[in-house]
Amino acid sequence: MKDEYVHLFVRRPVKRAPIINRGYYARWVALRKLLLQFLKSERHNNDNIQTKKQILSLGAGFDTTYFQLVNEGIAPHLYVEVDFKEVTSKKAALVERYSLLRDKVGPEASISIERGEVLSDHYKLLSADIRDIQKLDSIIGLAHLDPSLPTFIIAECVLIYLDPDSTHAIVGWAAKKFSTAVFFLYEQIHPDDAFGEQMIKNLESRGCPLLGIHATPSLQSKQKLFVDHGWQRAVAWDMLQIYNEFIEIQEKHRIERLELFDEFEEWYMMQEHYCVACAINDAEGLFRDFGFSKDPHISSQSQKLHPLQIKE
Ligand SMILES: C[S@@+](CC[C@H](N)C(=O)[O-])C[C@H]1O[C@@H](n2cnc3c(N)ncnc32)[C@H](O)[C@@H]1O
Repeated sequence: MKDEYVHLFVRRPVKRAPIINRGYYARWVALRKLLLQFLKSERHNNDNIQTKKQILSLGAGFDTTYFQLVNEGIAPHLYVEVDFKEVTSKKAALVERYSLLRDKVGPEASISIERGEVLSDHYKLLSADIRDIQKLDSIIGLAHLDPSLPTFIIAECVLIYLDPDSTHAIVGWAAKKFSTAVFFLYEQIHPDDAFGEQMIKNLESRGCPLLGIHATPSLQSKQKLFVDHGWQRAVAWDMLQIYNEFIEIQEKHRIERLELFDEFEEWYMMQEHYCVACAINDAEGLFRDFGFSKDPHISSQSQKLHPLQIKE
């Protein structure tokens, strides 16, 4: 995938195995597809005024999506990133240092490495421990987020590292705050088979225990997490399904030729241990058809698969 910014965040590039790169690619496509759908969704009014949109990225790390969207001319009205200060300070320093990034946040941006902040009209980088709900709430004011605007919340490989009570609180807080919103979650599942146990051990040995994985070990439990904490509907897919059914065949042919591998058993297992969950609050009927559409070349059946679950 194209990312003209990620090299600025990497000190020593490491060449990963093809199987890992293909996994990253699938993850990138999954987020991209849903994000673009969100950015394109419009309120059904006749005034021809484009609906303002917001993105809130929790535990954003060194993610470069904001810079990519600006580059493509499709950035939302407001993009807010939150992480620990140790991370946001480093990100703020990189934004200050590299004009490629600084140009994208705009000339009016105020950057504080000490506070780990970048504040500009359309981009805010703020430090917070997202387990602190009061602090998370104050971010709304600090970042000038408007809870009435359509909001896409990203939590990519973040909530699974938190204790389940914190995850419940964050998911419930977001459901209550944002009435027209999509919550995008990407993280691990299936801790209880041999692959899952090894995955947990590997991350634990690197000091990153998956504190939340036993509370939501399956696709069903990820969906339940959201509907139990205030979201109108939710759906989860594993990454094997996303790769097999929702990525266009032509595109798969392209990337499969870039790096070859033959560890298919491992590929299937790896992809089955990661998932995307997507929760929706749709006060305005903006997201009626939201979700992945099936590649028509794969099956001629209905375009929309897996209608989002409606809470009873
Ligand atoms: C595995 S990284 C993922 C980064 C990014 N979302 C991505 O997908 O590239 C997890 C990130 O979550 C952040 N994080 C973890 N717990 C957090 C917390 N309690 N409050 C704020 N950020 C947190 C970490 O600092 C780290 O940047």
